Amino acid sequence: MTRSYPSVSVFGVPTDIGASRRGASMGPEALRVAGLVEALVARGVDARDVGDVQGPRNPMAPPSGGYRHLDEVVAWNRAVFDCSTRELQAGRLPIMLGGDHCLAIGSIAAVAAHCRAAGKRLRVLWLDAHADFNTSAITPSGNIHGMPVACLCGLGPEALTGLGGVTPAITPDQVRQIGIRSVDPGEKRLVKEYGLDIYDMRYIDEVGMRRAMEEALEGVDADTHLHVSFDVDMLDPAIAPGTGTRVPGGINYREAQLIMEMVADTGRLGSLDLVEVNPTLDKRNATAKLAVDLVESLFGKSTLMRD
Ligand SMILES: NC(=[NH2+])NCCC[C@H](N)C(=O)O
Ligand SMILES: [Mn+2]
Ligand SMILES: [Mn+2]
Repeated sequence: MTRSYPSVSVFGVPTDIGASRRGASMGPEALRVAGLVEALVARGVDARDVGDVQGPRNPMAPPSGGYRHLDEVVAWNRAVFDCSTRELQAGRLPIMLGGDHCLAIGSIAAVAAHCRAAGKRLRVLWLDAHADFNTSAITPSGNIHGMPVACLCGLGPEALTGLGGVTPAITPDQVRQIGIRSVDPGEKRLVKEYGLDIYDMRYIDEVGMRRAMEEALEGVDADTHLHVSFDVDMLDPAIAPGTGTRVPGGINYREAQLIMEMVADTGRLGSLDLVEVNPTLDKRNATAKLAVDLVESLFGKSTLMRD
């Protein structure tokens, strides 16, 4: 079987506004330098780089009212929402190059609105070391990149939860989280209360990635839009050092490839976030290069022997 993919629009979001550590703002350029667009084109994908969206500079301020840089996070997410919406409406598959993970509020709100209008089911695969389900009341850091899933599920400031016009943008049953190994104490209570479907490292160790992914993809059908939100800190820091909130004991190279291959096999990938690449912490752009390698697999590279 030869797969065909929709046209792809890659856009950059050069900010680290949702984090306390600087540098993810350089992620889009690192991913471009690693050859992301060229790799897609070489695979026969009609991919174009539509450039960067714009937003306010990072004021590097301390948290206030439980949030760091809330106004700036809202401004950047509005820009992401608009760009994602425009590309989805043009029938293209948006790939957002972060930037930190707070930007997934805008991209996923856009995808959710698009799915509602098109009568499509939405499934979000959240690939991450973290659950990103904090709120201002329980966050240990005030960093909004630790809050996007909660915001999307309706927990958070109105300017973020209502970004796409409908609150909540998504419900927890639409989300599957993979690679999780760092959840804060208050956050742990909240993910249980909201019933998030989490495939944590312990579970992956016990049942293996194949079964975990089969379960995470269960129910994905012809009417499903699959959104992958890929925080590179899901990967083990030994192979992906270039990220700001590293957690040991992560996903290895083969497991990561299998995730991408199994997503590719569904044929339902509709949008992608590639976030938290921080070149200031990387070794010779290794993390961006690995991310590009994995995106190639998302677009069918490693399934050659089965075509
Ligand atoms: N997208 C990320 N890298 N998130 C890291 C979040 C870390 C921590 N749980 C916090 O809320 O501060
Ligand atoms: Mn993370
Ligand atoms: Mn994250």
